[in-house]
Amino acid sequence: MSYQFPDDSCTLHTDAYELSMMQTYWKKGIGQRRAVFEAYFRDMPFKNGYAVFAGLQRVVEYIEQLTFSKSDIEYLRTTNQFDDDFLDYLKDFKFEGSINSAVEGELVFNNEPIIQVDAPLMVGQLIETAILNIINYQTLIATKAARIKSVVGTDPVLEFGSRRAQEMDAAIWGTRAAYIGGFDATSNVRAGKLFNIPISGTHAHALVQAYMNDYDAFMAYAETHRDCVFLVDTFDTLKSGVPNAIRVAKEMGDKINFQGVRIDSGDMAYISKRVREMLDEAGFPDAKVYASNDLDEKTILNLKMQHAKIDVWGVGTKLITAFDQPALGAVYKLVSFENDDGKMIDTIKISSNASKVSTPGKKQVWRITDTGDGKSEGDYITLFDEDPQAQDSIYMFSPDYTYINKTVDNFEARAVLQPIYENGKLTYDLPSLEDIKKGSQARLNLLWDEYKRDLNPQIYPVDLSQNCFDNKMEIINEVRDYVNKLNF
Ligand SMILES: Nc1ncnc2c1ncn2[C@@H]1O[C@H](COP(=O)(O)OP(=O)(O)OP(=O)(O)O)[C@@H](O)[C@H]1O
Ligand SMILES: O=P(O)(O)OC[C@H]1O[C@H](OP(=O)(O)OP(=O)(O)O)[C@H](O)[C@@H]1O
Ligand SMILES: O=C(O)c1cccnc1
Repeated sequence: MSYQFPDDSCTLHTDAYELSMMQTYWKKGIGQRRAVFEAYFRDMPFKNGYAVFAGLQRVVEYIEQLTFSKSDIEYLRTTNQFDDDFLDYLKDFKFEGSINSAVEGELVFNNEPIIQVDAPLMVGQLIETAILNIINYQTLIATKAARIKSVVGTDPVLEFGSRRAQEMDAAIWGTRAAYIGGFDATSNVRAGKLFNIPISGTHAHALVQAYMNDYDAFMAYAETHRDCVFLVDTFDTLKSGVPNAIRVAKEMGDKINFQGVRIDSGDMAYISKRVREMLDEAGFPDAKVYASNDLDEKTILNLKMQHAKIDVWGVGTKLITAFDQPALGAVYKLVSFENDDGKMIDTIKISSNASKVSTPGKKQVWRITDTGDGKSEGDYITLFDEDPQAQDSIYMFSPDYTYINKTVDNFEARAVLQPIYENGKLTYDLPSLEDIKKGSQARLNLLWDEYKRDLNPQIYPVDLSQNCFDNKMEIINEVRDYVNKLNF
């Protein structure tokens, strides 16, 4: 409802506590100190072997508009939670600092930084909510889409989810994420316009209901369109829908481009086989069978196992809502902060659950590829100034199970976190969506199949360098000493 506030911005798209902390930092004089925050998720979404990163374009769009408008500040004043001097400061606020990030379409894994903000404390704090909001959703949908694409193989798969998405933004950005993850087209016309995603679609039951019979409906559609896919299940797929689709296709001949029929209910394995036979017998071997109805990777795989004769898959609800796992759960943690003397001190968040203990320090993620077979050996997390490329071999070990280790000799190390903003300036050229999609596919080709299967994949190694591991242990011990000395 930005019409209520013509100068509305997304800067207040943040949790109130971020602004409350900002005020504290500003008033206590630590707001301009350098702070490094990193975002990561703890568990692989859908128990998949990899996740497909998406959301960076929207993060950039958000950062580019990051100023407090007049109405933003006036609103904050009405809350009575902020002092006038702080609100005056916000009038001149702008993004300062640097952001390194995985690029869209990159494969990312749990417990490794996927976005890193190195900025004044106040700035890094303010943008937490929006960054997590964007990447949590888009990465989840891109990953779900990749799972679905992995079972459809080379068959076209269409995104049909807008009507069931969690509101309009989710439909638009979810569609884009699905395209990155491997979908071929969308039914959402605005997503087509905004992102140049191919649009595609058939027609709904309403058309047939309006005519109250399949023949008249298909004929009306055929007379007003060239490319025709008829929805054949409104009354009776095999007795009425398909025979009438064939009749119209024959009667209209070259006047239309009869592309096929869509089925949307019933036993899709059985029905698709009968539909295929009917189309073939009628002389339409190239007509395709489209299918939709609550599909996801499990149902599609099962239908393929049953040798269903389905050529094109329409997937909505279960993709766009990430039905079986509605949240990625990425978090954003302070990993390093400038002390009174201007020195960076690495910070930690301790938990009794070992997997929830954050890894201190500004880090880089390296994708280690074997130069022999060209396949990814795993990811290697180092402190930011380490350079594994300068080493002859690297010792990789699991931080949780240190007895799982290996030494890699012939390798290439590619930095996963790329510079996006440097000292407040956008330095990254946002690639085209087509390039993002192709890049994602190319990266998937470097992954062993064992990490790509959709059920119980092998766990991809995400290891810490010795320096990074030792730094973490040292800081855990320091915190333990500090807590033990407390006398409450
Ligand atoms: N052969 C099949 N094997 C496995 N799953 C199937 C098969 N055929 C259809 N399905 C799936 O089973 C579910 C059946 O849905 P549902 O019980 O709503 O039946 P329906 O035919 O869609 O009914 P309605 O007429 O109300 O739409 C859908 O998710 C569909 O994708
Ligand atoms: O099942 P999904 O994966 O979410 O795919 C989208 C669904 O949306 C449409 O149904 P809907 O009942 O909304 O409209 P209709 O009147 O055309 O059947 C379509 O026929 C699909 O069943
Ligand atoms: O074009 C279609 O067939 C379509 C579009 C949206 C939802 N369900 C189906």
